[in-house]
Amino acid sequence: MTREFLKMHGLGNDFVVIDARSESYRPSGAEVRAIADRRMGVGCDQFIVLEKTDAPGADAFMRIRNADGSEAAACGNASRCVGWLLMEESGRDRASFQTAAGLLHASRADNGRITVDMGAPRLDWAAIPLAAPSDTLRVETVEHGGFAAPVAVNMGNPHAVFFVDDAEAVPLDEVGPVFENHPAFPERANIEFAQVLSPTAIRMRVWERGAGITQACGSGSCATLVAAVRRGLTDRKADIILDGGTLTIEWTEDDRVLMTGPVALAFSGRLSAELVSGGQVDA
Ligand SMILES: N[C@@H](CCC[C@H](N)C(=O)O)C(=O)O
Repeated sequence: MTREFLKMHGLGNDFVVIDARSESYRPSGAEVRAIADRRMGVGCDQFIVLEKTDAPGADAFMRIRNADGSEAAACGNASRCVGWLLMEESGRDRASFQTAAGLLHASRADNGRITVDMGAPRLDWAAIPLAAPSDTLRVETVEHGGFAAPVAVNMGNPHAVFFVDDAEAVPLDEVGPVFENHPAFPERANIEFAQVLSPTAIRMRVWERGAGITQACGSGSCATLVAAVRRGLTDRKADIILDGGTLTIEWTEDDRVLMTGPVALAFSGRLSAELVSGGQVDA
């Protein structure tokens, strides 16, 4: 069996998107890894499946799988892509969809950009989750390679944000996997290195749980802005400057995190039967 897909991205954080709203489709971890593998498959950071849902007010359920096959509850960049797809389909300027982290609302913004209300950040140590009680403003038990005491934020998924003097100098491929798998994070974590440029601009580089270095991370940008505001480093609205471009993030006074940025539909195609069946047992 073959399958149609869309290749989309948000600031270079790229996705294979499958519309499975009319059927039941739960690919194995091996299948996801094969499709995400840039050497043998289409290649992507995350694999997104649109499923049907009975959730009130939702047009679809968005299931998120990382390139390593693991499931994630939040993906900001894919949320803008899915929001855009649903709006194009309905002809409306708003769309709502369910995720494992809750119901998300997307709307059209200026210059073709899309805004997604990513909900309220969770800041309690147990909600991150952390392995032991800790002040999430400075997780003192997390330290490696000269980097220490990140701010922990859950945006539907776990993030640890380190503030640094020079984001470009961070050896992301060395320290990223160490922090992702640090024992303080029982569900692993997405790792951000943020350099505050001004009260309204932050340069950020990311190591994503289950995907490694990506060009951009929407939920990571939200977590970074929340962390910066909690540390008193920026205003409540700022641009997050990523390798792939810029997102505008606002943490509203009523505790919503609004993410605004572009969406790109790169191409459509068909996954080969070999890739879809995987031919392997889920690991
Ligand atoms: N690229 C994403 C985040 C995808 C999920 C993440 N790697 C996790 O495991 O939580 C984004 O744009 O937010």
